[in-house]
Amino acid sequence: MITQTAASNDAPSGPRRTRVKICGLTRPQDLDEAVAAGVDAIGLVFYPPSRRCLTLEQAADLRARVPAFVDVTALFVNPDAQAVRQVIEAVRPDLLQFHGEESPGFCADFGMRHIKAFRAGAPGLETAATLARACEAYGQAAGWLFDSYSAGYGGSGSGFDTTLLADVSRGPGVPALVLSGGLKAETVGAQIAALEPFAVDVSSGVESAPGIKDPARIQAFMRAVRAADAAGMP
Ligand SMILES: O=C(O)c1ccccc1NCC(=O)[C@H](O)[C@H](O)COP(=O)(O)O
Repeated sequence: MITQTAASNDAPSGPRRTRVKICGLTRPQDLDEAVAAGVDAIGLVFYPPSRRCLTLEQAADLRARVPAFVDVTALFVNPDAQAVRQVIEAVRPDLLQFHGEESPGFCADFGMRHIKAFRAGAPGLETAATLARACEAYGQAAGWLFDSYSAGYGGSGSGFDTTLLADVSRGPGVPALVLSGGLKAETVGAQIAALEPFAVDVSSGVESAPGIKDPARIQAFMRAVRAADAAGMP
């Protein structure tokens, strides 16, 4: 296990620039707002019980609006492989994101960069040691996303006890630490200062209703992230 480095957002050195992903986009105007606000990635949900779930056609239309240098992430919960392949074919995401009990092999099987999400505090993930051990099995992931433990697997707007991240390996060559779960403009700065994640991920905290993003909240969230990074500059 690589011991926790002192570096901010897992980078060996240099100024901090916390990456930002806004997830659960459903409307073209919201996607345009997120891109204009400077996000690094957007997330498209393919989990039918979610009110943010998209059809392949809706997702392809959104994906077509995303410019270069902004990643498109396709998000699943315990999908069958065929459903993932259909999304890859129709949407051409840059990254896959798995929020369920998918095995390391299943996640890696598509030959694409992927993020594995962990519900901190879920059964078997109730301590820093067990959470860190669970992550280690997903060493091929490009990122480890830590979310709260919710029945809906994500998008809950709830936070979690981030001391559970204390033993998670960090540093070069280790999947990036992505902090998620109930973040909003009012709280993300303190979370960045305390944890120095490589990236933050938000859905509910920039919404006026499920799947409906609020431009003012998106802009406030981005300002808060940039202010936290500026405050942490060496
Ligand atoms: O957004 C959803 O509805 C969703 C449903 C099931 C699994 C994941 C989902 N969202 C994925 C995300 O990465 C969210 O951004 C993350 O769970 C944080 O959500 P929030 O607490 O609302 O900011």
